[in-house]
Amino acid sequence: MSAPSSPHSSHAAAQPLSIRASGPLRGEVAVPGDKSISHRSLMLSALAVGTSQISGLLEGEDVIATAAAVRAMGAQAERLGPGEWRVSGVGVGGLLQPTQALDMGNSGTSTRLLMGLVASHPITATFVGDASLSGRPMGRVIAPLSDMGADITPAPGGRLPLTVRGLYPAVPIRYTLPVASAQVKSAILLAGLNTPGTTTVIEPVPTRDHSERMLAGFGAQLTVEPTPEGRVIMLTGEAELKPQTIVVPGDPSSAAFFAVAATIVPGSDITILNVGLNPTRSGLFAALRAMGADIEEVSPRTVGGEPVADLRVRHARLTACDPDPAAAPSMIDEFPVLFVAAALAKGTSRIAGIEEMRVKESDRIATMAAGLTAIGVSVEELPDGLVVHGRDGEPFAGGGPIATRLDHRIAMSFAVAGLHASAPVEIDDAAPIATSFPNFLPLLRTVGAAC
Ligand SMILES: O=C(O)C1=C[C@@H](OP(=O)(O)O)[C@@H](O)[C@H](O)C1
Ligand SMILES: C=C(OP(=O)(O)O)C(=O)O
Repeated sequence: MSAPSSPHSSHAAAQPLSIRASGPLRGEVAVPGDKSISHRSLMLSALAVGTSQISGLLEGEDVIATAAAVRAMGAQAERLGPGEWRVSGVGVGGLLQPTQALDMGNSGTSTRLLMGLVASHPITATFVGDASLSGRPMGRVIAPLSDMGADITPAPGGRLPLTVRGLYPAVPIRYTLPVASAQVKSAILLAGLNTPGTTTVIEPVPTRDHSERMLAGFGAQLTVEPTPEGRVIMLTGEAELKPQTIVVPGDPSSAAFFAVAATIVPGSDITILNVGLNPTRSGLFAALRAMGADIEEVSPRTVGGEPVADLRVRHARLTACDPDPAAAPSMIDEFPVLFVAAALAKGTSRIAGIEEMRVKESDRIATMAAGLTAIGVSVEELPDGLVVHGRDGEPFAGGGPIATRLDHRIAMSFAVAGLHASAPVEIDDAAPIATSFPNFLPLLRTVGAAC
């Protein structure tokens, strides 16, 4: 198995984008399937004995990287139609050694969760990724997976490319998460599936719980208990997973861009259909409401074991925010677009306790600070956050090109900013949007945006 000597970029050519104000946004949009649930649907189906059906799968580049990886390790993953997939699993313990390096593209979730799967199988796999992913820290999963017995050889600094040599049987561990991360939690639990005994993860601060819900749904023996130390999650291996029929709800992290867009553009009134509202994910909507946003939940229901509703969002004047750092995991991917909302609010927002932003697809504090400054916003960077001086509804100045640094959420955040700007907002590269939300720009046009 050979790993490319230098990280590649999955986006050969940059796609510059210009966005300008276009008047009120109106109409209905259905955002694509949840990225976290889509990754887990493919991975758990790949480990089940039998054939699972998935509908509403997000077909962004990140999830497609996961599909390719589970195929490379022996599962059959077949696309039947838009969002409709059939996956035949190999059974827990049945993953095959891939014959080539697994290309994770831009996706941290694919990398860290799949490292967990490989760690407890008697196989070796090399993980490679694009320039962004190759700069992200993997030590946070290397440490617990090494404790379980996997032999992991990363590039200097605990980064990609790296090789995981799994151990079977691995050693069950009891691990308290040093950083609030659903990816680390999930990597350990997935490694625990093929590990005899009880693997325990303790999370002092709750993070998204899709892995726990879905593992239980697939028939794994899993318990979750709130304790003074935090949530204690215990998984007993070796597990046997039963194939499932999965309906993936719409992604609240994608809906967030439309919610902020409709909130900041005067006269807007849109409905975002089928939005997943798992409380471990819906922090952005709560934060926007606390700022004065008009977000109405219509037809609350349950889809695939997750709370879902349509969100009707109308324009509103906003006041500054000061979100509780304990709520950060429930809106961890939404801070870039929250900064855009804060930049149009009345008053100064101090958003702190989010040092994790510095190790996402880009350093999201620095990248947003530079971009907001370029379009006329006054900001101050903190080691762990950003102070944003709100413009009280005054449109952004426009400008750019904004450097998006291979980060989809930066590109989409500035596209949203461009909808309420007195001159066009120029973005250097919109190509990374395809990692999580391939039809973002066409959907934005359907509600009236000029892009
Ligand atoms: O588990 C997941 O699906 C994810 C967890 C979060 O990452 P961290 O675990 O690094 O916080 C989030 O930022 C990412 O987009 C998806
Ligand atoms: C951080 C993100 O994803 P990942 O870690 O999977 O690359 C994201 O989608 O914002």
